[in-house]
Order: sequence, then structure tokens, then C-alpha cells
Amino acid sequence: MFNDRTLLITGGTGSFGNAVLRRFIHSDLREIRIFSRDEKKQDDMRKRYKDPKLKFYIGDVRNPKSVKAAMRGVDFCFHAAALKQVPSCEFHPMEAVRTNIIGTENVLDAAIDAGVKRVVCLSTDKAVYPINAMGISKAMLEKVMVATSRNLDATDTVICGTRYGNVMASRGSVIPLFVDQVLAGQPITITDPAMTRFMMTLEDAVELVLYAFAHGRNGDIFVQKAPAATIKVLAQAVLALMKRPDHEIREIGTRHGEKLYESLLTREELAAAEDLGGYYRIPPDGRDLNYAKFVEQGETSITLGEDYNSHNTHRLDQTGMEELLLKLDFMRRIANGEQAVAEA
Ligand SMILES: O=c1ccn([C@@H]2O[C@H](COP(=O)(O)OP(=O)(O)O[C@H]3O[C@H](CO)[C@H](O)[C@H](O)[C@H]3O)[C@@H](O)[C@H]2O)c(=O)[nH]1
Repeated sequence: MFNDRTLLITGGTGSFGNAVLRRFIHSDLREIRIFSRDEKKQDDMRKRYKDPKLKFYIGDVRNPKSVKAAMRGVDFCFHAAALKQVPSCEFHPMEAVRTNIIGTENVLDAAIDAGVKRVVCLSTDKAVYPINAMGISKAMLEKVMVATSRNLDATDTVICGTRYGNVMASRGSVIPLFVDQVLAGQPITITDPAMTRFMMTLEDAVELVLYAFAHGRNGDIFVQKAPAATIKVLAQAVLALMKRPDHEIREIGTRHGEKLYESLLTREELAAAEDLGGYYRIPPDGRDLNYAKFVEQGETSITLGEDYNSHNTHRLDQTGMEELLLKLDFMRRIANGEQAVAEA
């Protein structure tokens, strides 16, 4: 699939980078470059994989020089470096601007200059109708990606993107939190029982990026269709698997910057998207900067439909949620009464 080429993963020490490595360390890639700021995590990875194919680059997407140096000789790039925490971006929005927006510009510029063949940028459902600084900065990442992709005809580079929802049981997320609360004998805290979230595994996220890698044209954004569940059903499913169905559940209310449901496609995008079965392809807007088209003429089709969101997608009941949870190694261990640590 990779044909003896070199892959660079920005933010490669995170859970996505690790999932890619678990899958492709023994593939036909010649070299995998891990680019991140985190010396300690790079060292842990070096020890864990012990593979000469892996090369480590200390750097920061905010620093164009460091990105440029790592990009030389690269064929493919997965751009996963980001500030992802909603609260920290909310209090430090300019940090999100520097990493998620300017950092993306730096990565794309360096990739184009280095003649990288394919770049896939990772975004999130929180970028759709964004209400918090993290989502807004990721929406701008997408805009930077699409705008840059318009000018690539004379180059060898294709850049596209993916959007995915919450990764189930990632470290610091709600599933390991519920598990810890049960094990500590504390009530499970749920924000709003009716709140819904898309449910995706880390492997789903890797699949989606590979799909984009294989099929993406300039400016495309790919979305995976995914089921969703209410937080109440999620809590009940976790308790059932831990054989503690009567454990106390406490409602704490919606947190700052949080939505009742997440959207993966706006209705405007859904009207233009290509349905590929398990995925949607959102093509870039092919119009040029002709203000008459933007300002004086409209389209009626887009006002009729709905967006694609975690309220109107396939809804899991408790049994479905339990089945999905059991696909996670972490949750299988917990259900067996073993100790387990959530994915980084
Ligand atoms: O004590 C809690 C904590 C969370 N939730 C609910 O569980 C769902 C998922 O919450 P997570 O904290 O697991 O995930 P978020 O959707 O809030 O976002 C998380 O994933 C994002 C990436 O998409 C960012 O990394 C973000 O900072 C991180 O919190 C939400 O509906 C939330 O309201 C509860 O019911 N109880």
C-alpha cells in the first residue's frame, strides 16, 4: 500500500500516532517519522517499538523551521498535531490559533515545498457549528486546508481532511472516568442524560484517515458514518458490563463549552456530500471568488435538509452500546474484573 515510502505523523506521539504504528510498523513503509514536542513520549515510543524504521523529530508545528526540516524526503503526511482539550483552548484561544491554525499552514507549506504526495489533516466534529475555541480553531484548520488545496494544480501534492467524533475510551474521556468512579465507589457523574455523542473507536479513526489517504482529492473532507448513544445509555452500559447495574448515577449538568449533540456534517455540506456507503465525501466548494455568486445568487436545496448529527444518526440502545464497548480491549478487561489503562 505504501510502496517503500516515508510517512510523517505530526503529533505522532498521541493515541492516533500509536494506533498507526501498531498497524503499520511492519508494513511496506520505508520510514515512519514521528514529529512532536514531547521528548519523553518519543523516548517511550522508541523503547516500545524498537524498530529502525521509526525516526523521531523533536519540533513544534508552530515553528516552520522545525516542520520544514522534518518534511524533507517525506512522501505522505498525517497531520494530527493539535491542541484538543476544550477547556484549555477556551481559556487560551490564541494558543489554539497558533497550533491548530498557523501550525496547519506551516505543515501544508512545508509539505508543498517538499513535494509531499499526500497530506491528510485530522479534524473533529467539534469543528461543525463550533461553539468553543477548540472547535473554532479546528474549523479554521479545515478552511486553511481547503483554501490551500485550491492552488495545487501545478504541484505533486494532494491535501485532504477527515473529521471524526469522540474516540471511545481515550485517556481523560468519559468512559475511563465512569470506570474509575465505579472502582472508587463514587457515583457516576453524568452531565445530561439526553446528551448524545457519536461512538467511534480509535481503529475507526485510523480507517477513516486511510480511506481519505487512498481516495482523497484536493480539498475533500471525509466523514465516517457512526452510531451514537445518549450519555445515560452509555453509563448504563458501562455499569452493566461491570456488573454494577444499581450503582448510583448523579446528574451534574452540562459543562462549559459543551453541546447537547455533535454534528459531523452541516446541512449545507450534506446537500453537497457524496454518499460512499460507510463514508461521506464533502467536496470543496468549486466556485471561485466571484462575489456575484456568493452574494447575489443563492441555492434553495440547502435550506431544506438537516445536518448529520448524533441525535439523528443510528441510535444505539443499551445492548448495542454494550456490544460496541466490548470491542475495546480496555472495556473487555474491565468487564473481566482485570485492571486496564485507557489508550493515551
Ligand atoms: O463526568 C462526565 C464527563 C463527561 N460526560 C459526558 O460524556 C460525553 C463525552 O465527554 P468527554 O469528556 O469524553 O468528551 P468531550 O466530548 O467533552 O470532548 C473530549 O474529546 C474532545 C476531542 O473530540 C476533546 O479532547 C475534549 O477536550 C475532550 O473532553 C459528553 O457528552 C459529556 O457531557 C459526562 O456525562 N460526565
